[in-house]
Amino acid sequence: MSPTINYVYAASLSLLLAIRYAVRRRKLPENHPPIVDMPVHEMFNNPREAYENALKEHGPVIAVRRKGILEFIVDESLSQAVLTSDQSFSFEEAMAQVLNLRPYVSFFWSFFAEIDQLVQTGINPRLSTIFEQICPVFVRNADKAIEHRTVDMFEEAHSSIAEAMIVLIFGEGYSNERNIKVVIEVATDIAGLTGMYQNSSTLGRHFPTIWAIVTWVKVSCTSIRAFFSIIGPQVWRHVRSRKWVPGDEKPASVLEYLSYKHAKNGRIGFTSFLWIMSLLQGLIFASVHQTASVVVWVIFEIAMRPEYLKALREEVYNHVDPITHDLDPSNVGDAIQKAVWLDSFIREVMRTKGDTLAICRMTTGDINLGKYTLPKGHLVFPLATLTHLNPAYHPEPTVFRPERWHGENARPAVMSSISYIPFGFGRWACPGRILAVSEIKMIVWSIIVKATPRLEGNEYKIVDPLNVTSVPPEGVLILEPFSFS
Ligand code: HEM
Repeated sequence: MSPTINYVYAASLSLLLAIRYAVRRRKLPENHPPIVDMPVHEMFNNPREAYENALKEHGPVIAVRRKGILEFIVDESLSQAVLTSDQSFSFEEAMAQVLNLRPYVSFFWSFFAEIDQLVQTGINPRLSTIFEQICPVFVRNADKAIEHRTVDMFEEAHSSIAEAMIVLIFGEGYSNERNIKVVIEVATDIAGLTGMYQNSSTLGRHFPTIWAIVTWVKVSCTSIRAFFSIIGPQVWRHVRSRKWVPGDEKPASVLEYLSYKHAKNGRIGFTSFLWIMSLLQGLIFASVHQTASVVVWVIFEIAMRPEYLKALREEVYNHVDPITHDLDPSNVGDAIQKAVWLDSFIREVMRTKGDTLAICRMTTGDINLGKYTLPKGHLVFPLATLTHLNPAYHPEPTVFRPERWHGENARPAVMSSISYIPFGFGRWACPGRILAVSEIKMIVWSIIVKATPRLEGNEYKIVDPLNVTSVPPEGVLILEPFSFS
């Protein structure tokens, strides 16, 4: 590394340490919520019971120290206030902390809002074209997976989604093995920065600040560097190859959308190029890892519940080529919209998979909540199981029943509410959820039209009970050939 880069790292990391130290040392307000001393093994191995019992005893808001940091947990009666009062509880500040991105985000505060807008205006209006573009990626990859019979579903979903995102973000010309590898590494490494694999590391559990520094330096020197040095020159040539005058023609990819948006006098300069590359990296992080993990959940649950296969296959029957038996990309958007069974199956998987501390906000000042005052600069998490497994919202909440989302109570998988928060809630609810659920549908269909998923021993293992969505379950998945004829 050059001395300048070393200097930037040292300065950023010192700032990060100073901020963490200052946050930890600040005195708590007098009427702070009760601080619960939770045994570490309960918090990591049995988080649902541990947090629910603590809230039952001391609720509705408690403070718990996790990995050395004091966090606040609220029950379902206060979730809405936390997730929707943006003045008091900041999404951006929380993300900056969770991603250990504070030094960077302090300089580029519009980062999260710009990615949000990018998805809302650069992706969502083009979804039906995008589905037809990326559907063949899923069909091709499913065919390869079915040939192997025994599949690492996470690896399979991760590389399919990475390839689909390359087509969507950069364009089909970028889809090659080298770029896919870089995108997979970026998605995995940035996901790692959120601490999702921290629970399995001794350093991460006991020395979180050192862990964050080591992880950031490692990721910056590997996948982030590869992203800039391998994909960077291709993007640079692309954005410099022509003028970007809004209104000239429609953007064919997210990169082109951003080029039109950031061009000055029709040209992209070096600073705009760096900004575009950073936004695209953020988009890759947001779009690949989580979706791949949920795909594993959905396929595993289908394998565990073969009684649903008939209805799931019937929905796609008319969209399968009668000769090749491939899922047909033309009009796949229409099929996606009408697939009530698969949609409710996905919704039920996302409701029941057992997340605990999935979404959070950060206090922007000393904030009054209920009868307590929460100190400035702390993370506040609604306990998701009290929402998703709450009998007041979902009768017989632990029973897996996709049919509960049919008929009068019909709710699409993407519809957030205060009783369903896998995609978050409020102003910052996931803007990519329609794309995510549609990708999951295309991947599931590409598999089940040609194979029946089965889990060896009819079982899977949850790897990290505290990070159920982000760290996918493990199991040996077998794809047994199936034919409609
Ligand atoms: C099944 C897959 C996915 C899940 C479970 C998921 C879940 C979430 C959650 C929980 C949040 C935070 C919301 C909050 O705190 O209220 C979020 C934010 C976000 N998600 Fe997703 N997401 C998924 C896929 C995607 C995809 C495919 C994209 C991009 C196309 C995407 C883009 C984003 C962005 C940009 C944010 C930041 C919030 C914002 O800018 O508004 N997500 N997601």
